[in-house]
Amino acid sequence: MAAQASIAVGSQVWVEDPDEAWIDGEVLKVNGDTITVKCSNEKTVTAKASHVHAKDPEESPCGVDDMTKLAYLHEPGVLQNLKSRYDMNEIYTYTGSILIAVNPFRRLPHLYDIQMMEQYKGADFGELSPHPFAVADVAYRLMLNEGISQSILVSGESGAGKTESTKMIMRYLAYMGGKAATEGRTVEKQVLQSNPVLEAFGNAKTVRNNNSSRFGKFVEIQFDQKGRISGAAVRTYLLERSRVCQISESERNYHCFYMICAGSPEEREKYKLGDPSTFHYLNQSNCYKIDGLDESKEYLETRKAMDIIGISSEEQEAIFRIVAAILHLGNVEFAEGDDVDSSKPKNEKSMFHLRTAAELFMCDEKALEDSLCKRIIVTRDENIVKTLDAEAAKGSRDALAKTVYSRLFDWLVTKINNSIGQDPTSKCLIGVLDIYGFESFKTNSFEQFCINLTNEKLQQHFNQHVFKMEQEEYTKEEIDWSYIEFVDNQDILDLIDKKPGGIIALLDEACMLPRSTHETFAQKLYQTFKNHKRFVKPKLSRSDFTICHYAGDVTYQTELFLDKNKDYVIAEHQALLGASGCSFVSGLFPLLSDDSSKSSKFSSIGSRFKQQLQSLLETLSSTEPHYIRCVKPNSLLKPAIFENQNVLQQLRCGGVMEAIRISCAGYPTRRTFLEFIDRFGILAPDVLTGSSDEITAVRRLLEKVDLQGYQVGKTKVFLRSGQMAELDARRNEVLGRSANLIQRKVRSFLAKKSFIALRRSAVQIQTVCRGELARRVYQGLRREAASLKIQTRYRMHNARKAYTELSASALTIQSSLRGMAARKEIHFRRQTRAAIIIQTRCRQFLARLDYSRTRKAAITTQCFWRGKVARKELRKLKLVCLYVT
Ligand SMILES: Nc1ncnc2c1ncn2[C@@H]1O[C@H](COP(=O)(O)OP(=O)(O)OP(=O)(O)O)[C@@H](O)[C@H]1O
Repeated sequence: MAAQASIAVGSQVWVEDPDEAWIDGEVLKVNGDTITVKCSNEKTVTAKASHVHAKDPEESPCGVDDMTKLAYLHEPGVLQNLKSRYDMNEIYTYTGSILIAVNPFRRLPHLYDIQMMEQYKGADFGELSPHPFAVADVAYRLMLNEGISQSILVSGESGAGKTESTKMIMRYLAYMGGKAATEGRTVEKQVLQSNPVLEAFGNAKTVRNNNSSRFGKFVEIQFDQKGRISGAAVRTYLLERSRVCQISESERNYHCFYMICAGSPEEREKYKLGDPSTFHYLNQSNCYKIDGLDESKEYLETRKAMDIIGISSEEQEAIFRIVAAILHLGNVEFAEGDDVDSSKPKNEKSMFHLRTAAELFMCDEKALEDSLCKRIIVTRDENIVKTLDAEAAKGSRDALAKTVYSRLFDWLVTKINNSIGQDPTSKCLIGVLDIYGFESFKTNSFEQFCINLTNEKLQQHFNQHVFKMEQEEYTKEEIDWSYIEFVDNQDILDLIDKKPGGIIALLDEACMLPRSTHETFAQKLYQTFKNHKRFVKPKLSRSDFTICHYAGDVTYQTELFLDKNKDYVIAEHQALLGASGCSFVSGLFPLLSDDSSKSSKFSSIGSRFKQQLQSLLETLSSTEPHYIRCVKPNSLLKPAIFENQNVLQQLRCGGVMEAIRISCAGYPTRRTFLEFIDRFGILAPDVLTGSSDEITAVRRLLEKVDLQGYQVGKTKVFLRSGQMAELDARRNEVLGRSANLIQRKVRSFLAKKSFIALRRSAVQIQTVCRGELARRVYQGLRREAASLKIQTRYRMHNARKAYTELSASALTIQSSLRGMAARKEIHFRRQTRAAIIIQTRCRQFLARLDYSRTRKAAITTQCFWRGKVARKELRKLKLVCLYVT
């Protein structure tokens, strides 16, 4: 598969990774058989060359819609392609004619509407995007045009989307083959409505899927010559009976039990039902509700679907009465009886449920109790009654519940088939198989053993088909294919179902021997298959065994193998319900003739299942198969999460990798001549010139590049695994060299061109810049001037305003000053006048004072002078007197 020849330092590769399965990276070193890779997660890994695959340098980020178009067809390529497409909500991809469907876990209604069906109607396969409608359409056309019956095999693990795909295919076929519906109940409607009925009774919530089908289903749709649906038949396989009595945490019992508990109050009253949590068969897990599921609505839908199918209201009444009776039966508990090793209903509550169960089954209450607590051993002389202890009575109760439920389920299937009806004149049919995928859990029991046997059988059928298709392609192209190795899993099938001597045959033998236990059975297996290369005895176990299946090793625990393989109805149960007053119930347990009842005392589920499978494969072999492989992208059941390891495991189990391996063993890469020349003509362009036709050109080209082991067909070149990568490596070299040259030339041309352009631009820019600058300066100045003008105006305005204000203030001041001055003047004048008056008065006073002083002085002076004069006169007179004297 690998393309190691082309892996060189620097090339892009895929390398194994413990978390991501495969991770891409660049080769750092090649050292003989080991390659060192720098991964995209920054880790450096050294791996063996066989664990490294070349990565397509031209890989499209959107992926390709058909894996066979991948240039490098290997595991990482396939995985990456699916992932890229899933990321873009492209959930369907082809691998040749196989459709791979990755569960989107989100509703994509636009993908499945009527317009979509119209588009796919008659479209060539591969012309439109991959789709289940395309597969259904090609099957329908082949059936119509070639007259060959077709089958569509849908497989995948639980929750991968098988049932959804099957329903889409059935819808498409009903659309194509539907009659103009004048009446309410057409065949195609009945075919479609069988789904909700079977889902109500055969589906349950598991940890892996909220609506898990607990049975396999093959629906045969018959068509008349005009391609109209004329009949249909449903075959079911291996209903999981144990679920009726036993459920694990987070899981639920079959949907119908919860539906009836959500029925109308009258119905609940009639069947004495309450909350699901009050019933032992439902309350072993805490899970009662499923998000987004309305039980009462589902119940009405189921009833409606039953009407369409043609189940009468009396039959419907009886069906749900039985469902309710099983719930009551489960609530009957047992205590030790009065005798040794005997039992009886534990208390009044158990008696109530026993009574109600008997009423609903319409059988005798005491007879029901006896059938649970006693056994009748028939001897030649007499019938001996043997009591059962409480534990055995509980087992008997559960056995009865399981038997009734599985008979009811079988009745529904038969009724559906009878109502829809078979068309004996139909020449062609399309079968749709919705079957459980390969299972490998921690604990694997008889169910996993049968499921894995189915998958081995289908895998062989698939391998043969893929191999046949390969052969057909090679034959058509007239190339030699004889050396393609084909790995057959016949040895595993022989180990399991060979008669005599296979595991199932040994199991049947063990079931018939009275003293057998699972341990003696396991010992027998160890002894018989000690040299079988597909059988392994695990080292530390005394009763487990491992089978090396095509999809991986599975270790089975044999503890319950014997019990689960025994398929018989306890005679007491048969007698009890066969005598029911309700014809529906007694009809589920028809009386068997003495002979057949003896021979049917033990019938092996394993052998019956093997026969069913055989008949299924015979049917499939007479049809042209089409495959849909459903893939569950993550275990969280959430959209947009793609877990590489998980998906890869499913691709391996689903045989996709095997199909690719078969393809790789031959010539996995095919290219039409034109495509080949288009891609690789560059390696020898000279040989192409002058070649008259494509085939000669291709031959000359291949000779020139000196490739060994290829084949040239009529229209295509067939390359061995890795040769495409080898040619690509050479092509990359040539392209690299050419690219260098072109780059050089282009760069210098571009540099010159860009220089001139730059110069021209610079000048232009300068001119523009200058003009622009000038404009800007001018504009700046204008703006400045304008701003100055505005400023001036503003200032003037302000000045004027200030002036006005100032002058107003000045005037005010002036007037107030003047007033004040006037007032002051008046005051002054008044004061002056007062002063003058004062002065005048003062002067008058002073004058008076002066006058008086002066008068005084004058008087004084006068007095003095008058005295002096007088004295002088006196002296003169005295002198005169003396003279005289
Ligand atoms: N094409 C789809 N589009 C949207 N949802 C899908 C599609 N296919 C599957 N699913 C979702 O996945 C769930 C599981 O799908 P489905 O019941 O078909 O699985 P399955 O393979 O039949 O499982 P099981 O084997 O347990 O019955 C569906 O209930 C639905 O929610």
